Amino acid sequence: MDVLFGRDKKEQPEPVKARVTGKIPTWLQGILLRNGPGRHTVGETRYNHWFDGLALLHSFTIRDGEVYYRSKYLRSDTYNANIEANRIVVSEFGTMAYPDPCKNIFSKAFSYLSHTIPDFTDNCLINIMKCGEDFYATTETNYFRKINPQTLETLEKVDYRKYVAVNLATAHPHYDAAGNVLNIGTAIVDKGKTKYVLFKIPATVPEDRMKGKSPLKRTEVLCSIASRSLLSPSYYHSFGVTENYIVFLEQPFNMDILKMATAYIRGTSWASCLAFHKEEKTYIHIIDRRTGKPVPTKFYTDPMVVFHHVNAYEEDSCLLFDVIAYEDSSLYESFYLANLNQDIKENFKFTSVPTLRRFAVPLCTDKDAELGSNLIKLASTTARALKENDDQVYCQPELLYEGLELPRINYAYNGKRYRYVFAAKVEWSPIPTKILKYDVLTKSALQWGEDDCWLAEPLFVPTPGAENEDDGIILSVVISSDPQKPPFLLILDAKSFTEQARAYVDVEVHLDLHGLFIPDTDFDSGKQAPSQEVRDGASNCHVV
Ligand SMILES: CC1=C(/C=C/C(C)=C/C=C/C(C)=C/C=O)C(C)(C)CCC1
Ligand SMILES: [Fe+2]
Repeated sequence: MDVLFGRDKKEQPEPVKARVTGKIPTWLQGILLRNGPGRHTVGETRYNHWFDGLALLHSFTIRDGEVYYRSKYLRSDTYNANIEANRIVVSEFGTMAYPDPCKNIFSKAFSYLSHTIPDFTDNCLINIMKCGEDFYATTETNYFRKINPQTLETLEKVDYRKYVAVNLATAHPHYDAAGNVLNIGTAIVDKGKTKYVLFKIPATVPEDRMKGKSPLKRTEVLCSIASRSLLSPSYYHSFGVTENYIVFLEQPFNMDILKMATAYIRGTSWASCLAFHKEEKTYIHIIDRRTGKPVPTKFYTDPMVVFHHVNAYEEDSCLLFDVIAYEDSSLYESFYLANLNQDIKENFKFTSVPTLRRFAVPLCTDKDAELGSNLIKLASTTARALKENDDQVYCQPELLYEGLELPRINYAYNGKRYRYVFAAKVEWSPIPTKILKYDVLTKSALQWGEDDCWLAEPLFVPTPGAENEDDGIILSVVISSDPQKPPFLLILDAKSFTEQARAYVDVEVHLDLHGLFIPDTDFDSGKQAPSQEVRDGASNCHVV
């Protein structure tokens, strides 16, 4: 398991040429840019949790059937401070750090107090966000970092709080057809209230672009939802959108703000301030994007923990949404390095298997419907919404598939009726050994896997001018625990889920989390084409 979690990964800032087998489609030109934790020790100190690791960006640049790989640590303030001190000095999700061990009692007390309202980390290890013309590495705190998608260089540190009052925001924003970013964040005890704030960052406005003004300056709040509790707002990792609505799950997996405020003094991590309350409900908030107002009916379901929304859409006055749900918060427990570094096949057991669940909520509730009646009359799902007293509706999902995570779709179908979920298949381990294509219509699945191989989130790239939802290819990064087999970029035909090509690289590649594909056409014509720049600097030692 050392190849997956134990070893700190070496960065490879100079592009290396990959050895390609099979045939890469000629239309596939661009950069697969991904993010994830690459290093878990600094000097003698070690992080406790896999999600704490220092962000390592990596990219596969694909041009004319050739592939070039590079990777670079995000030079966050966190990274720089740790390296300078030669130990971990900034707290992460599962590790609380104490920067000044030698200070006297007075400065120690001051340090404790100043951490009551902590300055969170800018170690943006989770995802990549496109915002206007720019690309950013993201995490779930108030910080994100601009990056150069071609060289993987780290640029400005951005604080969401300068543009919108949130202390935390998801690393999974949505994009509308115009390229505007939609995201949701939590404002903690802001003017006496804790709320979830839905906001929009517009795609570049032409006049702003001429003046070099950032679209972030035009960030606008679309809607705020009051948290059910002032001091323990819900933790969430993503949300759903349809053409007219936003879906936000206020799940009983809460952050205890008072515990967070005293965590530093008590010597515990942020992670220990999160708790799942299995006796509480999950509230389903539906916000009308046209009015910015929540739908007044109170929808709820059983307690569950959702990290990833898959998709959502409207059908016959109902809103359907698909999520990967757990019965508890054990996913976060399983990523403690102490659990992962043992023989995980021997020691690891999911206490709750991630399942694909479809929920349906009625958008117009019939006032005269009988109590206990099912308000969903759709033939397409067995999900139910049962009318209860006091304007409450209890939603029961349809179980679609068991054992999957890291879902992706053809994003052109985001918010629309869709058919295919591409995901990692997780059976016994939190790290996938297969990827799959699940058809929500026929409820059948295709899968791809190979012995000793560990696969990353499968990403769908559409064929130019695609007619069908699955006209395109799947990209996934594969790492092997067999030392004889180098890591590779896997390219599958998305329709048949069969291999088209792979691109082996003779350097270390880390297990990552999320990312995106930037087609060459997305780069400004004025900017240098990525592959040309890559070719100029490429080391040829890996040419076949
Ligand atoms: C540092 C920090 C946080 C970081 C959370 C992270 C880094 C979560 C990663 C989640 C992933 C990768 C989920 C995958 O499904 C919190 C708790 C938001 C708030 C306190 C400060
Ligand atoms: Fe995620």
